Amino acid sequence: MIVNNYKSNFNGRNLYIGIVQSRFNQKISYKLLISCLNMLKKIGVQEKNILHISVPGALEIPLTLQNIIKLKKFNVLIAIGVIIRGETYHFELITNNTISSIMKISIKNNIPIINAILTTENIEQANSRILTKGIETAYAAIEIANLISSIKKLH
Ligand SMILES: Nc1c(NC[C@H](O)[C@H](O)[C@H](O)CO)[nH]c(=O)[nH]c1=O
Ligand SMILES: CC(=O)[C@@H](O)COP(=O)(O)O
Repeated sequence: MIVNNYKSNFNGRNLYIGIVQSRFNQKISYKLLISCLNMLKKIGVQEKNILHISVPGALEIPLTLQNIIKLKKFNVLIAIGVIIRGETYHFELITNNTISSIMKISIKNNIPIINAILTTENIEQANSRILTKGIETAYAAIEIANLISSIKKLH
């Protein structure tokens, strides 16, 4: 028997969402943003409740997120980017540092941050993941924002 089972809530109507998007590999990253925004709208998020900021590259995402958190206005943040492997170790440096910094900021500030940063071997792999990633990101954002709000109310 399962008691006090929390059911996932995918209603985005009253949520405030901050999005930080890296402009690197801009065409793909922009399509990813649009895919995510379309789904957020479909699941009830109001446009006026979304803040979108773009930054030059993935490495600029963590600090920007941290500063948005200080506004104390958002239920959930989303990081959007596209990192595509080149010839050197640079790919690993950008990917590992960006993702691990985002996770640390999320835990430290007790706010969910959804990772929609594609890390792929080539442009084809990135292109084929845009639609799914955008949709998954929107659903994950709403579900976790509602879940964390509900848990906080139990404190
Ligand atoms: N190569 C990619 C980058 N590189 C740029 C860095 O993220 C950063 O903007 C620069 O080093 C200045 O600090 N960024 C991506 O988002 N994707 C890449 O594939
Ligand atoms: C993220 C990368 O790997 C990249 O854009 C850098 O390319 P390279 O390693 O060929 O300098």
